Amino acid sequence: MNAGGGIRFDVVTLFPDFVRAAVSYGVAARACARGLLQLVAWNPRDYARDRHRSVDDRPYGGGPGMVMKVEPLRDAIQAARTAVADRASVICLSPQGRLLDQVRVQELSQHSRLILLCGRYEGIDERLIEAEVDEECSIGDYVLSGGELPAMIVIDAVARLVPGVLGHPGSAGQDSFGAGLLDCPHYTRPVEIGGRRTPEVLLSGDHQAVARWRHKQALGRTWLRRPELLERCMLDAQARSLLQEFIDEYQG
Ligand SMILES: CC(C)(C)c1cccc(C(=O)NCC2(NC(=O)c3cccc4nocc34)CCCCC2)c1
Repeated sequence: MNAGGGIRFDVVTLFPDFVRAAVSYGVAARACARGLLQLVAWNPRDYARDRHRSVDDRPYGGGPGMVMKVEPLRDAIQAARTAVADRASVICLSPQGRLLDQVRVQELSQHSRLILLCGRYEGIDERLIEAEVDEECSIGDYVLSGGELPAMIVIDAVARLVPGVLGHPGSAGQDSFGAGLLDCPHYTRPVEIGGRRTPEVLLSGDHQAVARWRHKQALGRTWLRRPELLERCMLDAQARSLLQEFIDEYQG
């Protein structure tokens, strides 16, 4: 975070309008309006020197597709670095990168600014990555058309952790017990629909019972659907006994 407590993202991308959508709606848009979040896009095509303003070229060694050239990307990154004096980490979104998780998102949210580099075509000339990139980050193992959607995911996840961005920090996955657990089921009006009724505990007005039920559901659903997440959170004695209660009921 910078002095103002906010965060600035400089995104190097061939599609600035695409990534700007990440901060044009909802919580992120409000954070921008309040100066807690800033996104500046830098298009390598604006730094392509040749007559055709080319940002890509054919791969050495042959093969299909094109490769992003060093110079336009290097000059776009340099322009981003110069725009705001302080040193910024350059993160390249890439399938070769370290898998993004909430722990990494929390680490990234400590920066006051981040430069995000998005690949297109078959990829970026390796010498640009060696010369300019501090780390590579992947959002997961599937084939994508570019690094822009991954960059937008990083922006959304990190922006939510900037103080003041979320109305009440407890919302959406950051619940008191939530660190690392899946969400409990949610219900709202009408109390019954399609023959399915809201669990009575949620109508009881007993806040302690509601909190206990939600924690138990979060533990149980994580155990059922994503047991590997459970290993990462250190369950205290109370959580372990709640989970055991869920398992006993589940196994009937
Ligand atoms: C993982 C897998 C399936 C084995 C794989 C293996 C080899 C290539 C790709 C792939 O998708 N290449 C295309 C490319 N993808 C990405 O940028 C990208 C993909 C996935 C998660 C990401 N997180 O950030 C960026 C990510 C966009 C165009 C420029 C070259 C990279 C995928």
